[in-house]
Amino acid sequence: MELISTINLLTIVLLLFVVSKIWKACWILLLRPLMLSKRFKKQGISGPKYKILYGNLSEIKKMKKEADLCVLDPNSNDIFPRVFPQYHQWMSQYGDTFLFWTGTKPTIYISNHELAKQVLSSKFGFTIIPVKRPEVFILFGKGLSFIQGDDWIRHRRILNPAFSMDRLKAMTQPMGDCTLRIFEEWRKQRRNGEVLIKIEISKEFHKLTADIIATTAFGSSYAEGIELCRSQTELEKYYISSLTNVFIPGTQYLPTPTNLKLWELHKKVKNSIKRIIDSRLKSKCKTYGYGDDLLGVMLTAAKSNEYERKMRMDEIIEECKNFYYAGQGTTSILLTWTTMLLSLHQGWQEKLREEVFNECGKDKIPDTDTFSKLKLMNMVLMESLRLYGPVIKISREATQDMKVGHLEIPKGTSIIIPLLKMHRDKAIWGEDAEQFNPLRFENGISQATIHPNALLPFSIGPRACIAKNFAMVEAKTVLTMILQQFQLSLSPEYKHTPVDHFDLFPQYGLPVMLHPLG
Ligand code: HEM
Repeated sequence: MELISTINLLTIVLLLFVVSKIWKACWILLLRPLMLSKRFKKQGISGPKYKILYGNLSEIKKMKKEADLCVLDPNSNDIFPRVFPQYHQWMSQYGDTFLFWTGTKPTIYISNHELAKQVLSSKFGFTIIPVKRPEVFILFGKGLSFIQGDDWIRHRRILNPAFSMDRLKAMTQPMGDCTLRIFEEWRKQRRNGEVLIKIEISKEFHKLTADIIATTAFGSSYAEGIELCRSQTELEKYYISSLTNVFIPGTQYLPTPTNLKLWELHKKVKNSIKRIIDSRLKSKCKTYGYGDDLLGVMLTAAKSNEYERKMRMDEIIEECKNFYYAGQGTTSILLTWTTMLLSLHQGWQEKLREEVFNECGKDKIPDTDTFSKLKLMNMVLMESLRLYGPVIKISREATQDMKVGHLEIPKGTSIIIPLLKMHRDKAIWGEDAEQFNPLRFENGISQATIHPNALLPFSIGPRACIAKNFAMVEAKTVLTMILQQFQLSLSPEYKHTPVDHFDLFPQYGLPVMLHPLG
Protein backbone atom coordinates (compact mmCIF):
# COMPACT_ATOMS: atom_id res chain seq x y z
CA MET A 1 0.00 0.00 0.00
CA GLU A 2 2.77 2.35 1.06
CA LEU A 3 4.75 1.48 -2.09
CA ILE A 4 1.75 2.31 -4.29
CA SER A 5 1.26 5.72 -2.69
CA THR A 6 5.00 6.49 -3.08
CA ILE A 7 4.79 5.55 -6.77
CA ASN A 8 1.70 7.76 -7.14
CA LEU A 9 3.49 10.66 -5.50
CA LEU A 10 6.53 10.21 -7.74
CA THR A 11 4.29 10.06 -10.81
CA ILE A 12 2.57 13.29 -9.78
CA VAL A 13 5.95 15.02 -9.20
CA LEU A 14 7.19 13.78 -12.56
CA LEU A 15 4.00 14.93 -14.27
CA LEU A 16 4.26 18.37 -12.67
CA PHE A 17 7.91 18.57 -13.79
CA VAL A 18 7.03 17.62 -17.37
CA VAL A 19 4.06 20.02 -17.43
CA SER A 20 6.23 22.88 -16.12
CA LYS A 21 8.85 22.18 -18.81
CA ILE A 22 6.17 22.05 -21.53
CA TRP A 23 4.70 25.29 -20.19
CA LYS A 24 8.15 26.96 -20.22
CA ALA A 25 8.80 25.78 -23.78
CA CYS A 26 5.35 27.05 -24.89
CA TRP A 27 6.05 30.37 -23.18
CA ILE A 28 9.44 30.86 -24.83
CA LEU A 29 8.55 29.47 -28.25
CA LEU A 30 5.02 30.77 -28.67
CA LEU A 31 3.27 32.79 -25.99
CA ARG A 32 6.01 35.32 -25.18
CA PRO A 33 6.69 36.17 -28.86
CA LEU A 34 2.94 36.63 -29.44
CA MET A 35 2.56 38.73 -26.31
CA LEU A 36 5.56 40.94 -27.20
CA SER A 37 4.45 41.33 -30.83
CA LYS A 38 1.11 42.65 -29.54
CA ARG A 39 2.83 44.96 -27.08
CA PHE A 40 5.00 46.48 -29.83
CA LYS A 41 2.04 46.73 -32.21
CA LYS A 42 0.24 48.93 -29.66
CA GLN A 43 3.22 51.31 -29.94
CA GLY A 44 2.89 51.33 -33.73
CA ILE A 45 5.80 48.91 -34.33
CA SER A 46 5.28 45.87 -36.49
CA GLY A 47 7.47 43.62 -38.60
CA PRO A 48 7.78 40.20 -40.25
CA LYS A 49 5.78 37.43 -38.61
CA TYR A 50 7.43 35.36 -35.88
CA LYS A 51 8.02 31.69 -36.78
CA ILE A 52 8.43 29.10 -34.04
CA LEU A 53 12.06 28.58 -32.87
CA TYR A 54 13.70 30.17 -35.93
CA GLY A 55 11.98 33.55 -35.82
CA ASN A 56 13.02 35.21 -39.09
CA LEU A 57 16.42 33.52 -39.40
CA SER A 58 15.41 31.32 -42.35
CA GLU A 59 14.09 34.33 -44.31
CA ILE A 60 17.29 36.26 -43.57
CA LYS A 61 19.41 33.34 -44.78
CA LYS A 62 17.39 33.05 -48.01
CA MET A 63 17.43 36.79 -48.77
CA LYS A 64 21.19 37.00 -48.13
CA LYS A 65 21.87 34.02 -50.37
CA GLU A 66 19.97 35.68 -53.22
CA ALA A 67 21.61 39.09 -52.64
CA ASP A 68 25.07 37.51 -52.65
CA LEU A 69 24.54 36.55 -56.31
CA CYS A 70 24.12 40.11 -57.60
CA VAL A 71 27.05 42.23 -58.76
CA LEU A 72 26.76 46.03 -58.52
CA ASP A 73 28.07 48.76 -60.80
CA PRO A 74 31.40 49.81 -59.19
CA ASN A 75 30.28 53.45 -59.39
CA SER A 76 27.19 52.74 -57.33
CA ASN A 77 27.39 53.31 -53.60
CA ASP A 78 23.80 52.13 -53.17
CA ILE A 79 24.99 48.98 -51.40
CA PHE A 80 22.44 48.71 -48.57
CA PRO A 81 19.98 46.40 -50.45
CA ARG A 82 22.84 44.00 -51.23
CA VAL A 83 24.49 44.00 -47.81
CA PHE A 84 21.29 43.93 -45.73
CA PRO A 85 18.52 42.72 -48.07
CA GLN A 86 16.38 41.78 -45.06
CA TYR A 87 16.47 45.25 -43.49
CA HIS A 88 15.99 46.88 -46.91
CA GLN A 89 12.82 44.87 -47.51
CA TRP A 90 11.45 45.26 -43.99
CA MET A 91 12.14 49.02 -43.90
CA SER A 92 10.10 49.46 -47.09
CA GLN A 93 7.25 47.41 -45.57
CA TYR A 94 7.28 48.51 -41.91
CA GLY A 95 9.14 51.84 -41.73
CA ASP A 96 12.31 53.15 -40.01
CA THR A 97 11.72 51.23 -36.78
CA PHE A 98 10.48 47.64 -36.88
CA LEU A 99 10.47 44.38 -34.95
CA PHE A 100 12.01 41.12 -36.16
CA TRP A 101 12.99 37.85 -34.50
CA THR A 102 16.50 36.45 -34.13
CA GLY A 103 15.34 32.95 -33.18
CA THR A 104 13.10 33.56 -30.18
CA LYS A 105 14.74 36.90 -29.39
CA PRO A 106 12.81 40.08 -30.18
CA THR A 107 15.02 42.55 -32.05
CA ILE A 108 14.16 46.18 -32.72
CA TYR A 109 15.74 47.89 -35.72
CA ILE A 110 16.33 51.58 -34.98
CA SER A 111 17.65 53.82 -37.77
CA ASN A 112 16.59 57.15 -36.27
CA HIS A 113 19.73 59.14 -35.33
CA GLU A 114 18.34 60.64 -32.13
CA LEU A 115 17.07 57.29 -30.80
CA ALA A 116 20.34 55.58 -31.80
CA LYS A 117 22.29 58.23 -29.88
CA GLN A 118 20.21 57.61 -26.76
CA VAL A 119 20.82 53.85 -26.95
CA LEU A 120 24.58 54.15 -27.56
CA SER A 121 25.13 56.83 -24.90
CA SER A 122 23.30 54.85 -22.22
CA LYS A 123 25.53 53.85 -19.30
CA PHE A 124 22.94 51.58 -17.70
CA GLY A 125 20.04 49.68 -19.17
CA PHE A 126 21.52 49.01 -22.61
CA THR A 127 24.59 46.81 -22.75
CA ILE A 128 26.41 44.85 -25.39
CA ILE A 129 24.59 41.60 -26.12
CA PRO A 130 25.76 38.86 -23.74
CA VAL A 131 27.54 36.25 -25.82
CA LYS A 132 26.16 32.69 -25.73
CA ARG A 133 27.96 31.12 -28.66
CA PRO A 134 31.30 29.63 -27.56
CA GLU A 135 32.91 30.15 -30.98
CA VAL A 136 32.70 33.92 -30.35
CA PHE A 137 35.06 33.69 -27.38
CA ILE A 138 37.30 31.26 -29.23
CA LEU A 139 37.64 33.78 -32.05
CA PHE A 140 37.54 37.17 -30.34
CA GLY A 141 38.67 36.32 -26.82
CA LYS A 142 36.70 37.23 -23.70
CA GLY A 143 38.28 40.69 -23.75
CA LEU A 144 37.20 44.32 -23.64
CA SER A 145 34.69 44.00 -26.50
CA PHE A 146 32.67 41.35 -24.66
CA ILE A 147 33.04 41.89 -20.92
CA GLN A 148 30.64 43.96 -18.85
CA GLY A 149 30.20 45.74 -15.51
CA ASP A 150 33.12 46.22 -13.10
CA ASP A 151 35.47 44.01 -15.15
CA TRP A 152 34.92 46.19 -18.22
CA ILE A 153 35.52 49.41 -16.21
CA ARG A 154 38.76 47.96 -14.76
CA HIS A 155 40.07 46.72 -18.12
CA ARG A 156 39.19 49.92 -19.99
CA ARG A 157 40.97 52.02 -17.31
CA ILE A 158 44.11 49.86 -17.50
CA LEU A 159 44.20 49.70 -21.31
CA ASN A 160 43.40 53.34 -22.21
CA PRO A 161 47.01 54.65 -21.76
CA ALA A 162 48.29 52.20 -24.40
CA PHE A 163 46.37 54.25 -27.00
CA SER A 164 47.26 57.76 -25.78
CA MET A 165 48.44 60.31 -28.37
CA ASP A 166 51.95 60.22 -26.83
CA ARG A 167 52.19 56.48 -27.40
CA LEU A 168 50.84 56.82 -30.93
CA LYS A 169 53.56 59.32 -31.83
CA ALA A 170 56.14 56.60 -31.28
CA MET A 171 54.23 54.12 -33.43
CA THR A 172 54.34 55.78 -36.87
CA GLN A 173 57.95 54.65 -37.49
CA PRO A 174 57.27 50.92 -36.84
CA MET A 175 54.01 51.23 -38.81
CA GLY A 176 56.06 52.70 -41.68
CA ASP A 177 58.64 49.91 -41.42
CA CYS A 178 55.92 47.25 -41.70
CA THR A 179 54.52 49.08 -44.74
CA LEU A 180 57.95 49.18 -46.44
CA ARG A 181 58.29 45.45 -45.77
CA ILE A 182 55.07 44.65 -47.62
CA PHE A 183 56.02 47.00 -50.49
CA GLU A 184 59.15 44.84 -50.94
CA GLU A 185 56.93 41.75 -51.20
CA TRP A 186 54.70 43.49 -53.75
CA ARG A 187 57.66 44.51 -55.90
CA LYS A 188 58.88 40.90 -55.91
CA GLN A 189 55.56 39.82 -57.41
CA ARG A 190 56.31 41.83 -60.56
CA ARG A 191 56.92 39.42 -63.39
CA ASN A 192 59.84 39.85 -65.84
CA GLY A 193 59.74 43.20 -67.57
CA GLU A 194 56.19 44.01 -66.37
CA VAL A 195 55.58 47.56 -65.16
CA LEU A 196 52.32 46.85 -63.35
CA ILE A 197 51.86 44.83 -60.18
CA LYS A 198 48.51 43.06 -59.97
CA ILE A 199 47.43 42.11 -56.45
CA GLU A 200 44.35 41.26 -54.42
CA ILE A 201 44.87 44.12 -52.03
CA SER A 202 42.30 43.29 -49.29
CA LYS A 203 44.36 40.18 -48.37
CA GLU A 204 47.56 42.23 -48.47
CA PHE A 205 46.09 44.87 -46.15
CA HIS A 206 44.99 42.11 -43.78
CA LYS A 207 48.57 40.81 -43.63
CA LEU A 208 49.92 44.34 -43.19
CA THR A 209 47.55 45.33 -40.36
CA ALA A 210 48.23 41.98 -38.65
CA ASP A 211 51.95 42.77 -38.84
CA ILE A 212 51.37 46.32 -37.53
CA ILE A 213 49.28 45.28 -34.52
CA ALA A 214 51.72 42.43 -33.74
CA THR A 215 54.67 44.86 -33.86
CA THR A 216 53.20 47.96 -32.19
CA ALA A 217 50.98 46.39 -29.52
CA PHE A 218 52.74 43.10 -28.76
CA GLY A 219 56.30 43.58 -30.01
CA SER A 220 56.14 40.15 -31.64
CA SER A 221 57.89 38.96 -34.78
CA TYR A 222 56.48 39.11 -38.30
CA ALA A 223 56.35 35.30 -38.54
CA GLU A 224 54.51 34.94 -35.21
CA GLY A 225 52.05 37.69 -36.20
CA ILE A 226 51.28 36.10 -39.57
CA GLU A 227 50.79 32.66 -37.96
CA LEU A 228 48.26 34.12 -35.51
CA CYS A 229 46.53 36.00 -38.31
CA ARG A 230 46.15 32.79 -40.35
CA SER A 231 44.56 30.83 -37.49
CA GLN A 232 42.17 33.68 -36.62
CA THR A 233 41.13 34.13 -40.25
CA GLU A 234 40.26 30.43 -40.44
CA LEU A 235 38.34 30.63 -37.15
CA GLU A 236 36.44 33.60 -38.57
CA LYS A 237 35.18 31.50 -41.50
CA TYR A 238 33.58 29.01 -39.08
CA TYR A 239 32.04 31.83 -37.09
CA ILE A 240 30.47 33.56 -40.11
CA SER A 241 28.99 30.34 -41.48
CA SER A 242 27.39 29.60 -38.08
CA LEU A 243 25.77 33.04 -37.69
CA THR A 244 22.43 32.24 -39.27
CA ASN A 245 22.07 28.84 -37.55
CA VAL A 246 20.09 28.37 -34.33
CA PHE A 247 22.52 27.62 -31.49
CA ILE A 248 21.60 24.57 -29.39
CA PRO A 249 23.31 24.76 -25.97
CA GLY A 250 25.51 21.75 -25.24
CA THR A 251 26.42 21.07 -28.88
CA GLN A 252 29.70 22.94 -28.38
CA TYR A 253 31.02 19.97 -26.36
CA LEU A 254 30.31 17.34 -29.04
CA PRO A 255 33.34 16.16 -31.06
CA THR A 256 31.78 17.09 -34.43
CA PRO A 257 34.20 17.75 -37.34
CA THR A 258 33.56 21.51 -36.99
CA ASN A 259 34.18 21.50 -33.24
CA LEU A 260 37.37 19.42 -33.64
CA LYS A 261 38.69 21.99 -36.14
CA LEU A 262 37.66 24.88 -33.87
CA TRP A 263 39.48 23.31 -30.89
CA GLU A 264 42.61 22.73 -32.97
CA LEU A 265 42.70 26.34 -34.22
CA HIS A 266 41.97 27.69 -30.75
CA LYS A 267 44.92 25.73 -29.36
CA LYS A 268 47.18 27.19 -32.06
CA VAL A 269 46.06 30.77 -31.29
CA LYS A 270 46.55 30.28 -27.53
CA ASN A 271 50.02 28.76 -27.99
CA SER A 272 51.11 31.65 -30.24
CA ILE A 273 49.93 34.17 -27.63
CA LYS A 274 51.65 32.28 -24.80
CA ARG A 275 54.93 32.34 -26.76
CA ILE A 276 54.63 36.12 -27.29
CA ILE A 277 53.93 36.68 -23.56
CA ASP A 278 56.75 34.37 -22.40
CA SER A 279 59.25 36.14 -24.62
CA ARG A 280 58.21 39.55 -23.18
CA LEU A 281 58.38 38.25 -19.59
CA LYS A 282 61.94 37.06 -20.25
CA SER A 283 63.00 40.38 -21.80
CA LYS A 284 61.92 42.56 -18.84
CA CYS A 285 64.59 45.19 -18.16
CA LYS A 286 65.29 47.51 -15.21
CA THR A 287 64.78 50.82 -17.04
CA TYR A 288 61.66 50.09 -19.11
CA GLY A 289 60.10 47.20 -17.17
CA TYR A 290 57.81 45.32 -19.54
CA GLY A 291 57.54 48.34 -21.92
CA ASP A 292 54.66 50.76 -22.49
CA ASP A 293 52.93 49.14 -25.46
CA LEU A 294 49.64 47.26 -24.98
CA LEU A 295 51.29 44.03 -23.81
CA GLY A 296 53.68 45.95 -21.52
CA VAL A 297 50.76 47.87 -19.95
CA MET A 298 48.93 44.59 -19.25
CA LEU A 299 51.95 42.74 -17.86
CA THR A 300 52.69 45.70 -15.57
CA ALA A 301 49.06 45.51 -14.39
CA ALA A 302 49.57 41.80 -13.61
CA LYS A 303 52.02 42.84 -10.87
CA SER A 304 49.76 45.50 -9.34
CA ASN A 305 48.51 45.05 -5.78
CA GLU A 306 45.47 47.29 -6.28
CA TYR A 307 42.38 45.41 -7.48
CA GLU A 308 41.27 48.32 -9.74
CA ARG A 309 44.63 48.28 -11.53
CA LYS A 310 45.22 44.54 -11.67
CA MET A 311 44.84 42.07 -14.53
CA ARG A 312 45.14 38.29 -14.15
CA MET A 313 47.22 36.27 -16.62
CA ASP A 314 44.12 34.48 -18.02
CA GLU A 315 42.53 37.92 -18.61
CA ILE A 316 45.69 39.09 -20.41
CA ILE A 317 45.57 36.10 -22.77
CA GLU A 318 41.92 36.85 -23.59
CA GLU A 319 42.70 40.56 -24.17
CA CYS A 320 45.58 39.61 -26.50
CA LYS A 321 43.17 37.53 -28.58
CA ASN A 322 40.61 40.34 -28.55
CA PHE A 323 43.01 43.11 -29.56
CA TYR A 324 44.86 41.03 -32.06
CA TYR A 325 41.60 40.26 -33.84
CA ALA A 326 40.01 43.72 -33.46
CA GLY A 327 43.28 45.37 -34.48
CA GLN A 328 43.70 43.75 -37.88
CA GLY A 329 40.29 43.35 -39.49
CA THR A 330 38.72 46.78 -39.25
CA THR A 331 41.64 48.97 -40.36
CA SER A 332 42.46 46.65 -43.26
CA ILE A 333 38.85 47.04 -44.42
CA LEU A 334 39.05 50.83 -44.15
CA LEU A 335 42.20 50.74 -46.30
CA THR A 336 40.57 48.37 -48.79
CA TRP A 337 37.48 50.50 -49.44
CA THR A 338 39.52 53.72 -49.50
CA THR A 339 41.75 52.12 -52.15
CA MET A 340 38.67 51.20 -54.17
CA LEU A 341 37.31 54.76 -53.96
CA LEU A 342 40.64 56.33 -54.91
CA SER A 343 41.02 53.91 -57.82
CA LEU A 344 37.59 54.90 -59.12
CA HIS A 345 38.15 58.63 -58.49
CA GLN A 346 41.53 59.26 -60.08
CA GLY A 347 41.10 63.04 -59.69
CA TRP A 348 40.95 62.67 -55.90
CA GLN A 349 43.88 60.26 -55.95
CA GLU A 350 45.98 62.90 -57.76
CA LYS A 351 44.90 65.67 -55.35
CA LEU A 352 45.88 63.52 -52.36
CA ARG A 353 49.23 62.61 -53.90
CA GLU A 354 49.99 66.27 -54.49
CA GLU A 355 49.12 67.05 -50.86
CA VAL A 356 51.33 64.17 -49.65
CA PHE A 357 54.28 65.29 -51.82
CA ASN A 358 53.88 68.88 -50.54
CA GLU A 359 53.62 68.02 -46.86
CA CYS A 360 55.71 64.87 -46.56
CA GLY A 361 57.90 64.59 -49.63
CA LYS A 362 58.27 61.61 -51.93
CA ASP A 363 59.78 59.00 -49.62
CA LYS A 364 59.66 60.18 -45.99
CA ILE A 365 57.76 58.02 -43.48
CA PRO A 366 55.06 60.42 -42.18
CA ASP A 367 54.72 61.40 -38.52
CA THR A 368 51.73 62.58 -36.50
CA ASP A 369 52.61 66.27 -37.12
CA THR A 370 52.32 65.66 -40.87
CA PHE A 371 48.85 64.18 -40.47
CA SER A 372 47.38 67.42 -39.14
CA LYS A 373 48.41 69.03 -42.45
CA LEU A 374 46.86 66.33 -44.68
CA LYS A 375 43.43 67.98 -44.84
CA LEU A 376 42.28 66.35 -48.09
CA MET A 377 43.34 62.91 -46.89
CA ASN A 378 41.32 63.40 -43.73
CA MET A 379 38.26 64.37 -45.79
CA VAL A 380 38.63 61.31 -48.04
CA LEU A 381 38.96 58.98 -45.03
CA MET A 382 35.84 60.50 -43.42
CA GLU A 383 33.90 59.98 -46.66
CA SER A 384 35.21 56.42 -46.93
CA LEU A 385 34.16 55.71 -43.32
CA ARG A 386 30.73 57.16 -44.08
CA LEU A 387 30.03 55.15 -47.25
CA TYR A 388 32.05 52.00 -46.57
CA GLY A 389 32.78 52.07 -42.80
CA PRO A 390 34.00 48.61 -41.67
CA VAL A 391 31.43 48.34 -38.82
CA ILE A 392 28.02 48.29 -40.49
CA LYS A 393 25.76 47.73 -37.50
CA ILE A 394 25.93 47.93 -33.71
CA SER A 395 23.89 45.72 -31.37
CA ARG A 396 22.71 46.30 -27.83
CA GLU A 397 20.38 44.56 -25.37
CA ALA A 398 17.97 46.06 -22.82
CA THR A 399 18.93 44.66 -19.38
CA GLN A 400 15.81 46.20 -17.86
CA ASP A 401 12.58 47.76 -19.18
CA MET A 402 13.77 50.92 -20.94
CA LYS A 403 12.31 54.01 -22.56
CA VAL A 404 13.93 55.42 -25.71
CA GLY A 405 12.16 58.49 -27.06
CA HIS A 406 8.49 57.46 -27.15
CA LEU A 407 9.37 53.75 -27.33
CA GLU A 408 8.96 51.34 -24.43
CA ILE A 409 11.49 48.54 -24.80
CA PRO A 410 10.97 45.47 -22.61
CA LYS A 411 13.89 43.80 -20.82
CA GLY A 412 15.70 41.22 -22.99
CA THR A 413 14.98 42.99 -26.30
CA SER A 414 17.91 43.37 -28.71
CA ILE A 415 18.49 46.59 -30.63
CA ILE A 416 20.14 46.83 -34.04
CA ILE A 417 21.58 50.18 -35.12
CA PRO A 418 22.33 50.03 -38.88
CA LEU A 419 25.28 52.43 -39.38
CA LEU A 420 25.43 51.53 -43.08
CA LYS A 421 21.89 52.87 -43.61
CA MET A 422 22.22 55.88 -41.31
CA HIS A 423 25.40 57.02 -43.06
CA ARG A 424 23.52 57.40 -46.36
CA ASP A 425 20.27 58.88 -45.01
CA LYS A 426 19.29 61.69 -47.43
CA ALA A 427 17.33 63.54 -44.74
CA ILE A 428 20.58 63.90 -42.75
CA TRP A 429 23.31 64.04 -45.43
CA GLY A 430 21.45 65.73 -48.28
CA GLU A 431 20.34 64.59 -51.73
CA ASP A 432 23.87 63.51 -52.69
CA ALA A 433 24.11 61.11 -49.71
CA GLU A 434 24.91 58.13 -51.99
CA GLN A 435 27.66 60.03 -53.83
CA PHE A 436 31.38 60.00 -53.01
CA ASN A 437 31.94 63.66 -52.18
CA PRO A 438 34.77 64.27 -49.67
CA LEU A 439 34.18 68.02 -50.01
CA ARG A 440 31.19 67.67 -47.71
CA PHE A 441 33.77 67.44 -44.88
CA GLU A 442 35.66 70.58 -46.00
CA ASN A 443 34.56 72.50 -42.89
CA GLY A 444 34.62 69.58 -40.47
CA ILE A 445 32.10 66.90 -39.56
CA SER A 446 29.69 69.26 -37.81
CA GLN A 447 29.19 71.30 -41.00
CA ALA A 448 28.72 68.22 -43.20
CA THR A 449 25.35 67.22 -41.73
CA ILE A 450 22.37 68.48 -39.78
CA HIS A 451 22.76 65.96 -36.92
CA PRO A 452 25.69 66.24 -34.49
CA ASN A 453 26.08 62.45 -34.24
CA ALA A 454 25.42 61.53 -37.85
CA LEU A 455 28.86 59.99 -38.45
CA LEU A 456 29.31 56.99 -36.16
CA PRO A 457 32.01 54.69 -37.65
CA PHE A 458 33.70 54.33 -34.25
CA SER A 459 30.41 54.59 -32.30
CA ILE A 460 29.84 56.99 -29.40
CA GLY A 461 29.25 56.62 -25.67
CA PRO A 462 31.04 54.47 -23.12
CA ARG A 463 31.72 51.55 -25.49
CA ALA A 464 33.08 53.63 -28.39
CA CYS A 465 36.23 52.30 -30.06
CA ILE A 466 39.20 52.50 -27.68
CA ALA A 467 41.65 52.50 -30.62
CA LYS A 468 40.05 55.11 -32.90
CA ASN A 469 43.19 57.28 -32.96
CA PHE A 470 45.43 54.24 -33.45
CA ALA A 471 43.33 53.14 -36.44
CA MET A 472 43.39 56.62 -38.02
CA VAL A 473 47.16 57.02 -37.56
CA GLU A 474 47.67 53.55 -39.05
CA ALA A 475 45.39 54.22 -42.05
CA LYS A 476 47.05 57.60 -42.73
CA THR A 477 50.57 56.15 -42.49
CA VAL A 478 49.82 53.35 -44.95
CA LEU A 479 47.84 55.54 -47.34
CA THR A 480 50.49 58.27 -47.39
CA MET A 481 53.20 55.74 -48.21
CA ILE A 482 51.13 54.04 -50.93
CA LEU A 483 50.45 57.41 -52.59
CA GLN A 484 54.18 58.22 -52.45
CA GLN A 485 55.15 54.99 -54.20
CA PHE A 486 52.28 53.76 -56.40
CA GLN A 487 49.47 54.86 -58.62
CA LEU A 488 46.35 52.78 -58.02
CA SER A 489 43.75 51.57 -60.48
CA LEU A 490 41.07 48.88 -60.36
CA SER A 491 41.70 45.60 -62.14
CA PRO A 492 39.05 44.83 -64.80
CA GLU A 493 38.36 41.63 -62.80
CA TYR A 494 36.98 43.58 -59.85
CA LYS A 495 33.38 42.72 -58.95
CA HIS A 496 31.61 45.31 -56.78
CA THR A 497 30.09 42.99 -54.20
CA PRO A 498 30.19 44.43 -50.64
CA VAL A 499 28.95 41.81 -48.22
CA ASP A 500 28.11 41.51 -44.52
CA HIS A 501 30.81 39.21 -43.14
CA PHE A 502 30.38 40.65 -39.67
CA ASP A 503 32.27 43.69 -41.04
CA LEU A 504 31.87 45.07 -44.59
CA PHE A 505 33.97 42.91 -46.94
CA PRO A 506 34.37 42.81 -50.72
CA GLN A 507 32.95 39.33 -51.41
CA TYR A 508 35.55 38.53 -54.09
CA GLY A 509 38.35 40.71 -52.78
CA LEU A 510 39.74 43.85 -54.38
CA PRO A 511 42.09 43.12 -57.30
CA VAL A 512 44.02 46.28 -58.20
CA MET A 513 46.90 47.35 -60.42
CA LEU A 514 49.81 49.15 -58.81
CA HIS A 515 51.90 51.36 -61.06
CA PRO A 516 55.23 52.07 -59.29
CA LEU A 517 56.03 55.81 -59.42
CA GLY A 518 59.39 57.27 -60.34
C1 HEM B 1 38.84 51.72 -38.93
C2 HEM B 1 39.07 50.97 -37.90
C3 HEM B 1 38.09 50.72 -36.78
C4 HEM B 1 36.75 50.94 -36.70
C5 HEM B 1 35.83 51.51 -37.78
C6 HEM B 1 36.32 50.52 -35.38
C7 HEM B 1 35.01 50.60 -34.92
C8 HEM B 1 34.61 50.25 -33.65
C9 HEM B 1 33.27 50.38 -33.15
C10 HEM B 1 32.08 50.90 -33.95
C11 HEM B 1 33.27 49.94 -31.88
C12 HEM B 1 32.07 49.91 -30.93
C13 HEM B 1 31.34 48.60 -31.05
C14 HEM B 1 30.11 48.59 -30.18
O1 HEM B 1 29.71 49.62 -29.65
O2 HEM B 1 29.50 47.52 -30.04
C15 HEM B 1 34.60 49.52 -31.56
C16 HEM B 1 34.99 49.01 -30.34
C17 HEM B 1 36.24 48.50 -30.10
N1 HEM B 1 37.33 48.56 -30.94
FE1 HEM B 1 37.42 49.42 -32.76
N2 HEM B 1 37.40 50.06 -34.70
C18 HEM B 1 38.51 50.16 -35.50
C19 HEM B 1 39.79 49.81 -35.19
C20 HEM B 1 40.17 49.19 -34.03
C21 HEM B 1 41.52 48.76 -33.74
C22 HEM B 1 42.72 48.96 -34.67
C23 HEM B 1 41.47 48.17 -32.51
C24 HEM B 1 42.59 47.56 -31.70
C25 HEM B 1 43.85 47.88 -31.79
C26 HEM B 1 40.11 48.24 -32.02
C27 HEM B 1 39.67 47.75 -30.81
C28 HEM B 1 38.39 47.92 -30.33
C29 HEM B 1 37.95 47.43 -29.03
C30 HEM B 1 38.79 46.64 -28.04
C31 HEM B 1 36.62 47.79 -28.88
C32 HEM B 1 35.71 47.52 -27.68
C33 HEM B 1 35.73 48.75 -26.78
C34 HEM B 1 34.86 48.59 -25.53
O3 HEM B 1 33.85 47.89 -25.58
O4 HEM B 1 35.22 49.22 -24.53
N3 HEM B 1 39.36 48.88 -32.97
N4 HEM B 1 35.41 49.71 -32.66
